Amino acid sequence: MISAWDADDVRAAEAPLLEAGEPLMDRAAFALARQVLADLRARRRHLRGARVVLLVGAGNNGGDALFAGAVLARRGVAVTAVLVSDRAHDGGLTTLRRAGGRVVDLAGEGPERVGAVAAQAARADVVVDGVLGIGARGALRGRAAELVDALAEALARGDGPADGPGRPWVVAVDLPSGIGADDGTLPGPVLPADRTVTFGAVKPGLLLPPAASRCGEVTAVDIGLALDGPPALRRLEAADVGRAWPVPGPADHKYTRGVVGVVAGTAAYPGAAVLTTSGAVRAGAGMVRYRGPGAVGQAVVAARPEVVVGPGRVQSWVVGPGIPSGPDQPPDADDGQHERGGAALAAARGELAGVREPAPAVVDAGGLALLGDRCPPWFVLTPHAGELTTLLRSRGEDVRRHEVEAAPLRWARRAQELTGATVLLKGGVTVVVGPRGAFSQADAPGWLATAGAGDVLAGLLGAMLAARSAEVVEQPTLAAEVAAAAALVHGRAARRANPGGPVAALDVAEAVPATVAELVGR
Ligand SMILES: NC(=O)C1=CN([C@@H]2O[C@H](COP(=O)(O)OP(=O)(O)OC[C@H]3O[C@@H](n4cnc5c(N)ncnc54)[C@H](OP(=O)(O)O)[C@@H]3O)[C@@H](O)[C@H]2O)[C@@H](O)CC1
Ligand SMILES: Nc1ncnc2c1ncn2[C@@H]1O[C@H](COP(=O)(O)OP(=O)(O)O)[C@@H](O)[C@H]1O
Ligand SMILES: [K+]
Repeated sequence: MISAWDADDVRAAEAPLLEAGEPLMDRAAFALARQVLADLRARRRHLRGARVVLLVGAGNNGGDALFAGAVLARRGVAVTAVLVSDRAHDGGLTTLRRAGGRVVDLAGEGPERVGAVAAQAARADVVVDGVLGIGARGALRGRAAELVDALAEALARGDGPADGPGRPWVVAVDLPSGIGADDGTLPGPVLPADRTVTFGAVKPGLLLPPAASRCGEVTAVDIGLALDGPPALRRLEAADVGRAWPVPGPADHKYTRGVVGVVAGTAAYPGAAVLTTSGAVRAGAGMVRYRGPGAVGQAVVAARPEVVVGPGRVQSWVVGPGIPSGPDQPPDADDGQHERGGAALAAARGELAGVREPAPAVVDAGGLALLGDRCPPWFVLTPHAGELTTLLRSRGEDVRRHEVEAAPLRWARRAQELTGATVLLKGGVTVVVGPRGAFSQADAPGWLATAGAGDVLAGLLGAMLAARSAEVVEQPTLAAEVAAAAALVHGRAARRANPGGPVAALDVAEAVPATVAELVGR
């Protein structure tokens, strides 16, 4: 499990250590220098003659870069520090100069000089981005913004070292300067990093879209901080999911393993019912019951003869895949789908009206239009950004899809507050928010962005919730963890289905059993 803490928590953990005189910056800078040396060695035969450019801001982030630069200079690396602010860390600057580093001050310089320095930096072996860390407020300003813009442009043009692999390796200090440390937003220009060396604790912004794709490989360095209290964000790893997976024992039977009730699919979208039930069957549900139109039920049984069509007790529900969101929503086209959506919703509503016992539920697609004012945390809503926007707007938030995409954690959190449910926001990185705590999962290849993949996820998650139904209802925080685990299994199944190439949604469902077997270690 990777745990991430907000900037304020990191500062609070640093404070007593700094007061006690612990050399936190030395530790951070030394670890940074070691990482840059390792990266240089991986890229060229000799350190001597290697060129490293440090982009240095006014604060301690720049200080880290300067002290690390001094270590590199002492090892024979040609180090140039570019000061992008009218201030720089005094001790760091003196130490770098003493070690033989060069300093270029951009204060008071015009755009031409900034452009020339960017062109030079683009020919370095490594660029170290120490402009801003957790002290950043909003978008990069002034000279820092100009330099990062010019450098990003030069890198895109490919002005790299003639004898190197094309362009410099970019190492971000603590975080790529200018990203939102706590929320992963991109308020302005950011130099995309190949690696981020982060100190004391991973910051949520490194794991969250859209910033996560600008961070490269994240290397966390322990500088001795004791972060107690719950992390702001977590990311499950394979071992976490393997450990928690409910492996059936000798006393289990199909009912103890969990029955999933699926309310999905319409005459217009029968495939969604097949995909959802396939996801649930392939994830090892004890039984899958299908509840929906007769013709769709026939298609389901033809594809998955294990599925039982008809009423009965269930341990979790999956509601909504393949059910259009109904007459409350403006139809995309006047093709009658609008009407059918209304009828399907009414049928689904009728189906669920008979449910008396509290059971976890996955609420997807058209099912989102069925929600009451408040939901229990064991309801997991699984919208993509467009559906989340519709949900938020229906609850009074004046928000657009591009705003949801620019700040997914914020808006998933808002939807959690407004509904009380657990919210799983689908995307390249999946963000899950429960009543206490959030997860971000980046397990899926881009190939998974294909029609029906969400239906498979809904079924898979339904089976995982059914297996731990009573626990999920008792512990308000558990649904989020199970949802994050489902996103991990889903993403890994997509990779397994066809490593490095396209996948169809049904292929993903078919790859779930082997994925789970690998996770539980058998
Ligand atoms: N404490 C420690 O010992 C340790 C700290 N560590 C390191 O310190 C980092 C945090 O350092 P920090 O607090 O000094 O903040 P930092 O990120 O360098 O930036 C603040 C400066 O930037 C400026 N500025 C702000 N926003 C701006 C913008 N949008 N565009 C342009 N400028 C902007 C702001 O100026 P102001 O707005 O105040 O005028 C201020 O001068 C942390 O990430 C880690 O790397 C590690 O070494 C471990 C030990
Ligand atoms: N760029 C991407 N990279 C990886 N996975 C993605 C990406 N975009 C979407 N996904 C995943 O693909 C699935 C698509 O689901 P969804 O949008 O509901 O499709 P559908 O409704 O057609 O089933 C989700 O699990 C989502 O997280
Ligand atoms: K930085």
